[in-house]
Amino acid sequence: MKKIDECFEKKSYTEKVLQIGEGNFLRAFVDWIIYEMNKETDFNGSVVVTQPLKNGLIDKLNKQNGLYTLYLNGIKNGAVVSEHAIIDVISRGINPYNEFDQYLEVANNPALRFIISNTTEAGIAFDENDQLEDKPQNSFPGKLTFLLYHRYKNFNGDPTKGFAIIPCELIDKNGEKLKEIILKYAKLWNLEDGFVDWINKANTFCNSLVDRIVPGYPKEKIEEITKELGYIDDLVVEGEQFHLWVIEGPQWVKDEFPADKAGLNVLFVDDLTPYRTRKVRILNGAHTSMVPVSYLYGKDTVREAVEDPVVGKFIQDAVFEEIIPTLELSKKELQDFAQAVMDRFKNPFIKHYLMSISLNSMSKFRTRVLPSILQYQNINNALPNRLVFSLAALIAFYKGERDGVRIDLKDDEDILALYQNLWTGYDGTRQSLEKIVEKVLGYKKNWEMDLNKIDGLHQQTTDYLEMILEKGMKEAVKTF
Ligand SMILES: NC(=O)c1ccc[n+]([C@@H]2O[C@H](COP(=O)([O-])OP(=O)(O)OC[C@H]3O[C@@H](n4cnc5c(N)ncnc54)[C@H](O)[C@@H]3O)[C@@H](O)[C@H]2O)c1
Ligand SMILES: O=P(O)(O)OC[C@@H](O)[C@@H](O)[C@H](O)[C@H](O)CO
Repeated sequence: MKKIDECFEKKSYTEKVLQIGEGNFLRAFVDWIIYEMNKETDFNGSVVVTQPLKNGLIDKLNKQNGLYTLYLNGIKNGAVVSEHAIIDVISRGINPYNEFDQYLEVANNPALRFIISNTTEAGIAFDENDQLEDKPQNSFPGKLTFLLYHRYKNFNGDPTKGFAIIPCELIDKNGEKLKEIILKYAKLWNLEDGFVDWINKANTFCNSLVDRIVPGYPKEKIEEITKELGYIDDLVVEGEQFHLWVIEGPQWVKDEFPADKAGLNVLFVDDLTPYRTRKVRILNGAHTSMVPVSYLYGKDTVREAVEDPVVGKFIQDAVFEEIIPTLELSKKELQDFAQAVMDRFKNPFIKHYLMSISLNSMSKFRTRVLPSILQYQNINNALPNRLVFSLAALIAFYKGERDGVRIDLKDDEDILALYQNLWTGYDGTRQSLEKIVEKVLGYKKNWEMDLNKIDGLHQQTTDYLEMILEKGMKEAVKTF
């Protein structure tokens, strides 16, 4: 059978976007948006993609001439739709670890206008060991600072040669944070004031919020898909139909990035906070809190979990009774959004594995669930039972075993180390369980506070954990 690049040609567009990250999400979201803009407007832009880590997909992408197939499955205009497209906007991929000069050369292209990234929440970070001389720097912001400095020098500080920089990482104020780190590198490397001035005046850092569920490579269906397509594609990616991109950006960015003219759900707003809070606390909060409960209950995917009468009701009630009441937007709007999210979770075409969502669950719990627990307690002077149960389930999940089978935990080394030794002193008594909970809740490096100090949290978490260990998850959830 032929490969995708032997079957399709790419149109030639101007390289206008530098994309940092070659992961599933960017390919199913940003590159698709650009594909739609090319189809519907005069954008006519292509994307040069770089790989932020040493190991990645750039080789695979180049072997396919940047082409790949995107499946979008779900509800579109009220009807169930499964459709696919060949995304042809990636001009080339560059691995800065072995093509550093080519990576820098990208900065010399005067037509380049946008830098878009998604490097997971871990990516927007400052690494004090990164040096100006490194080729490349370790962190993504370090590499980007170097590239920006190169552009600044190449165009002699020309104020018209800056970029719109739009990070997609799911962290609060992602644009501002990225800019802060770039300025920190400028200081660390003693770069001239002119560069700092150019960063501030010629470049626009846009905070942004993305929303589309992208389970990624459909490994279970790939044989069937390959038969249907009639060609081999090692980078098939699958996502839902729903999409939303909220960007805090000035008019010129909107004008040059005509997503609205292509009929896309891309909103340019002054303040994306309400969109972010709603999405992170309801959608991601539901995902993160459902994972340990549903997985230990015996479910593998989001859909299986939400459709189960017991665990599904647990999730529904956690969202509607414990998360929504902590948010300040209009109740009707929140309920409509949450109902739509529940429907998206039930998408019959999408197999979204709980294990893939479980990646870095501890920090996700801090940013996506803990704020609801704290706010709930503020308002009600009591803890939200289901969310606390989910915290207890998280500790049980990190014990690393389901029905005698090892759970493939994926988290920071420090966190895995914490859990590795956690149960060694456990002798089945309440007292030793209390110690375990105390250790986890007191792990400030993750929580940025001592959760043992939250009134009643230690006791309630221990109660639930005890119940989970004694009865098993199936019986424990039934108590709700
Ligand atoms: N998949 C989804 O449904 C979805 C939806 C919305 C947002 N997101 C966001 O997108 C992120 C990536 O998701 P994905 O599905 O594309 O995952 P992926 O594993 O396919 O891609 C991850 C990308 O992040 C890079 N990366 C990982 N750790 C890094 C680090 N420490 N420094 C720099 N780069 C790093 C990798 O090189 C890769 O390019 C998620 O963390 C999430 O915040 C995902
Ligand atoms: O992608 P992560 O690992 O940060 O989080 C897992 C999911 O909650 C997330 O991917 C959602 O599906 C997505 O945020 C929906 O827009």
